[in-house]
Amino acid sequence: MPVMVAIEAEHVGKSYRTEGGDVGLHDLSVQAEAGTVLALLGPNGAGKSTAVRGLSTLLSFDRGRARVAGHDIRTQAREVRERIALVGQSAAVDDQLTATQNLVLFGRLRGMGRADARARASQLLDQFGLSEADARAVRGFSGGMRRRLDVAASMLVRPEVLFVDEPTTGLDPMARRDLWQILRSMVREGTTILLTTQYLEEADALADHVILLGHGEVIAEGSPDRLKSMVGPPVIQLVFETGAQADLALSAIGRTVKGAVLRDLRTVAVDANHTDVLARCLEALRDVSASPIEVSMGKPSLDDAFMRLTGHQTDAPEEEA
Ligand SMILES: Nc1ncnc2c1ncn2[C@@H]1O[C@H](COP(=O)(O)OP(=O)(O)OP(=O)(O)O)[C@@H](O)[C@H]1O
Repeated sequence: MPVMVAIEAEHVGKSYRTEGGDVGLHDLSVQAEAGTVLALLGPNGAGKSTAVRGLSTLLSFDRGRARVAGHDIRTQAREVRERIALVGQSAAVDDQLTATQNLVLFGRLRGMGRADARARASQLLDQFGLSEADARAVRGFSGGMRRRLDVAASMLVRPEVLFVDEPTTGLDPMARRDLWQILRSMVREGTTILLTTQYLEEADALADHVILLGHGEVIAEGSPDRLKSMVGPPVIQLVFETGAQADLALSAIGRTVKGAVLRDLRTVAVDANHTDVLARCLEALRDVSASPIEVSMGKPSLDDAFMRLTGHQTDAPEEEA
């Protein structure tokens, strides 16, 4: 069976003139197969929302071409809109209405009959863990519940492509994980998702393909693992009880493995660029009286990749444990 491409864009862009030069989205090309998750990852102002707004036909790109759900975003915007949904950064649901009333309203706006809309609303509230709050006004909802309802509202008529702009900004870790589960289940049902995020962990957890954006340009792209591998191999860390032992260990390991360094006074770090590096380190330590009190292997994080490739700190907050 041929692979269906759900989103394809060639060199799209939109520029805003400012005194400091052009800003916006300069040049983006993407291709997302149906039923996959594409993440646009980048700090504030990288151009993520501009990309989403353009691909979802909310704004016109200045240049380039794109097809979404099989239709041209410029010449077939109506067909595109019928097949997509967009969850923006601010909630689209009405605070004064109950969860059910909101969903029924969204269904009616999408052309559903009242009975169908009510049935689908109840199914979605159940699926999104909101059944018990169905008759409550949204103004009393927590941020996580509101976000789930917002995503549910985009699903009244199941979209082929869902655009989600920063789905979990401001949510606590538990609410974030709940939303990830929901997005994953939507992908399992065949929806293609394009999400934007500033959270490296989020791209890692959800995306098949990640595009790293900075200042409107693509800085790097690939699978989360590929981006992480661009940073270099994993690092083995050996922690010793004393600095003297670490010095001893460093010279012993240095005789057999290249590139061993002291990471801090008591820690020797070695690149795990071959499968036998750890074994060789431990072998070298047998000959000297230095045994590590702790051995760990650290995989480079997407955070490391981002820093290395963009020279930027991300704006993502520290993850609570
Ligand atoms: N309507 C506009 N007029 C002028 N400049 C704009 C407009 N929309 C976006 N920009 C600028 O274009 C750049 C990219 O903005 P965009 O909102 O796409 O970034 P972003 O990556 O989504 O950031 P954030 O995470 O803050 O939403 C920013 O410098 C922004 O100030």
